[in-house]
Amino acid sequence: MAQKINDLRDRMIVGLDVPTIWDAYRIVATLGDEASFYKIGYRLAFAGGLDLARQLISEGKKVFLDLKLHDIGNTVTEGVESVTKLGVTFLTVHAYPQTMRGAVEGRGESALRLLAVTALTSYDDGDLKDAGYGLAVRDLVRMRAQQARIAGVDGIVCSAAETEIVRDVIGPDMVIVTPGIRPAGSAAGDQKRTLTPTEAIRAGADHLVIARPIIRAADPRAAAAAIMDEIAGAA
Ligand SMILES: O=C(O)c1cc(=O)[nH]c(=O)n1[C@@H]1O[C@H](COP(=O)(O)O)[C@@H](O)[C@H]1O
Repeated sequence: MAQKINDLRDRMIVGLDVPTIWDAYRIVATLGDEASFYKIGYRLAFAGGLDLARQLISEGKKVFLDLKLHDIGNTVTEGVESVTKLGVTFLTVHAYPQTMRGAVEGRGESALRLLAVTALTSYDDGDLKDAGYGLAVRDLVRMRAQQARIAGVDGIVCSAAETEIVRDVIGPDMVIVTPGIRPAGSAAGDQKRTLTPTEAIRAGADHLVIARPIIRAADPRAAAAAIMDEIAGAA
C-alpha cells in the first residue's frame, strides 16, 4: 500500500464542508502545512468550489471532488469526461455497476482516480433495510467492492470497519478511502460506522476523510496536527 502514497500527509483528507469558498480559504490558510489534501463536496461545488479546486491544485494541494455521481451510464460518462479536465485527484461515484462502468469510460486514460462509494457511513443495517436493501452493510460493501474491481474503478469508499473485507476482495492495488473517522472523545454526529484515526490506519485504510472533527474544532490546526500524529504513529 505504501507505494500508492508518497507523502504521509496525503493520508489525511480534510473535508471542506463549509458554506463559502472564503470559509474554505480560511481553513486552508489556518491548516497551512498540516494538510495537503482537501475534499470538496456538493456544498462548495455548488458555491464556487470548482474554481477553488483549480486554485488549490495550482498551489500544490491535492483535491478530492466528492460529487457521488449516479445516473444513466451515458450521463455519468459525459460528466466524468468534464471532471477529467479539472485536474482533481479523486472523484466519487456510487458503486452501482452501470454507474461505475460509465465512469470508467469517461475517465479513459486520464489521471483522474475514481472512487466507488459502497454503503454510506451514516447507514447501519436498519437504514439499508429502510432503503429497500435485503443485505447487511458488510455484505453490501463486499458485493459492491467486487463489482467495483470488475468495473475497473480505482478505489473504494467504505467505513474503516470494513477495510479488511474490502482489501480481501480488491487486492493490493486499489485504494481504500474511509470517512466516518472520529478521534477518541469527538461527537459522532450522523455517522454510524466510525473508527478512530489510529484504528483506521491499523485496519489498512489508505486515506482518512475527516471534516467536522477538524473544521469545527476550536483550534482546527491543533486538531489536524493531533490526527496526523495518530496517523504517523499507526502507519
Ligand atoms: O464520499 C464521502 O466522502 C463520504 C462517504 C461516506 O460514506 N460517508 C461520508 O461521511 N462521506 C463524506 O465524508 C465527510 C465526513 O465528514 P465528517 O463526518 O464531518 O468527518 C463528509 O463530507 C461526507 O460527505
